[in-house]
Amino acid sequence: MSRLEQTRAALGAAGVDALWISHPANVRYISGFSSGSDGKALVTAGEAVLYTDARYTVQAAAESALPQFIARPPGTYEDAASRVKGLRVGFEAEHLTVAGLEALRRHWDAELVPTRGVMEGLRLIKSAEEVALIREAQAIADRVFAEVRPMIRAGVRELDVALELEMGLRRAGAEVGFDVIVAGGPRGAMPHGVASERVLEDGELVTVDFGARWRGYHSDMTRTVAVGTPSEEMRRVYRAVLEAEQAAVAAVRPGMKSGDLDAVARGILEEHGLGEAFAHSLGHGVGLDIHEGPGLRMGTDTPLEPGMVITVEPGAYLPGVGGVRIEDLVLVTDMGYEVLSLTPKESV
Ligand SMILES: CSCC[C@H](N)C(=O)N[C@@H](C)C(=O)N[C@@H](C)C(=O)O
Repeated sequence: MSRLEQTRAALGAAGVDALWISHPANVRYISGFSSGSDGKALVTAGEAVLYTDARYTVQAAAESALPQFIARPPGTYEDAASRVKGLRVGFEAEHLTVAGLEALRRHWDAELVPTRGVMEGLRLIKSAEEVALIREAQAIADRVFAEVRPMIRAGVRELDVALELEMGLRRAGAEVGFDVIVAGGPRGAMPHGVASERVLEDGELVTVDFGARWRGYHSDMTRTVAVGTPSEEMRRVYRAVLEAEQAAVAAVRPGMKSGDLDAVARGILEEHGLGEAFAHSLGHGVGLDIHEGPGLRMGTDTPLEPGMVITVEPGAYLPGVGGVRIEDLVLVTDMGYEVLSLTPKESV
């Protein structure tokens, strides 16, 4: 089935006749238009239209699989009004702003119905083409990390490490997937410690979490590396997180429940007395968004399926002391899994 056919089937399941798509990744998924943040899409039983404005006339014609209507609001809403008259129209409750909803209410003679996760559900399982793009994004990130690794040493600012990673990604033709995290020493206790002006010191661990965006698709990987010889306490934490990460990766298989995978890593960290220090979920899906389904968190029961691309990223964060996170990007396969992030994990 094409993406459009799948979307129409999902509309039926969601109990709506049409869907107003406003989340940029979803606009891109359904249309192929790469400036999804300046576009919207409407899918009804008989029509599907990409709405964007005249800055994108040429680009949208080149990229979009859907016919385009070029306008700015209110022209956008007025055109769509004729297509949705009398229909039950779903909108993306998790993405549409209040102002956006008010505008739809003003312009449309239609029943507006909040929906959740309609397009995200379709995006859970990646096609072979999507996997190839994610694989390429990760291959770029692996190459860039190998180039930059030698400069992660005492006397260098976190910001300069991040800058080199960003330049490497850009030089390779990729975009920077998200703000690069470089968190050394006590800053490692912040899971999202984006690179600062702090200078790396001898004897500390440094957490580096970054990703490429390649033709819209993300990679995501974290490595924690040592500068000199860290304390025995932090080496123990590193080994515990590595054990949890490797066990969770090895447990990936179709049919495994997302929450059960989280429990594999969490159980090991608890045995090491680090359960409280693991301050986030085990991982998440990766694709057009850096964080997408399935969420691998306690209590969730989404079964893993072949074609899902997930992260496995346990961490332990000790305020005032430091932290460790180790993250791989993993494809769920028919037989089990394939690790897409090939950067070696160092012994500490
Ligand atoms: C702002 S993008 C950060 C990407 C990073 N690799 C990452 O996913 N970090 C995790 C600790 C994270 O944010 N996990 C989320 C899904 C959570 O546990 O809520």
